[in-house]
Amino acid sequence: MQRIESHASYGGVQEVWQHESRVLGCSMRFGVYLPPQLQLGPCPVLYWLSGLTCNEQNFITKSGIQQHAAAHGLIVVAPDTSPRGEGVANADSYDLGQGAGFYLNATQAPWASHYRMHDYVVDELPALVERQFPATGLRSVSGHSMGGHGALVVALRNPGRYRSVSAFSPIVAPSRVPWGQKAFAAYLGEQREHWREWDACELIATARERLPLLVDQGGADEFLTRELQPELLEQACDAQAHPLLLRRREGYDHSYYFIASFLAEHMAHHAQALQAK
Ligand SMILES: N[C@@H](CCC(=O)N[C@@H](CSC=O)C(=O)NCC(=O)O)C(=O)O
Repeated sequence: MQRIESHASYGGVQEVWQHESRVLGCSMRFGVYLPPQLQLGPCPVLYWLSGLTCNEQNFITKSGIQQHAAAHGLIVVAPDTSPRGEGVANADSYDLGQGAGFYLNATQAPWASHYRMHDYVVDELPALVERQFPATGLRSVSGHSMGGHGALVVALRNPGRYRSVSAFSPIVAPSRVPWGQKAFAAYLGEQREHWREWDACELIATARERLPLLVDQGGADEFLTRELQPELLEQACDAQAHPLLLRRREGYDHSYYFIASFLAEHMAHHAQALQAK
């Protein structure tokens, strides 16, 4: 494990680390913000899952996360979005392969040998973070778009593992939209019954923990009607009385300008759940 960046920020430090992932079978990078409160003792961790085309840099350089993490005393970990490297399968499009891991465990060739992002973000990365940094073992998760869907799915699939979950402009029903259908057919195969266990709207029906979902969605999002369709999440939650706070933000698009505008509210939500302050 090697630290490759370190920048003082808001009294803490923004770092980037590289390590060999046993689960993914390749070298991986993640960003970690270490807040000033670590001088007083261990802090809880928020995991951030980024969207299509992102790596560990997008969130830490574009969102302004550091000021909020420092205000609440949260460690924030932002991994890459897929396995990477010359020996890792890839595709010619931005929405499949490297940069588009969808936070699931692939079962189909040529993806299955490296694409195990669910197990990476749920198990391997937290174990590594909690060994390497003074973390309390309390975790929350958030993300954007493909990563917003990833946050919803890892929380729904792993009851008790996260104190809170939130998402910006998430894909909510991948089985029913083009981004998800393309990725799931490749990673999981054409048999749609195997898709259900990786689809947030499907998982709401069988959830064993009714962890409240906080979702913000821009009204001027260029992907709103084709890929995101938040009304499908509303319907799934209504049907099960699953708690959902979905806020539509008129005029906002899909970009990090939107995320930066409402990140303070998500961080306050997670900090309260983590009893960080
Ligand atoms: N065609 C676009 C699509 C890429 C894009 O918009 N990526 C978003 C996430 S979309 C869903 O997961 C993103 O976060 N981009 C990175 C950023 O820093 O804004 C393209 O190829 O550009």
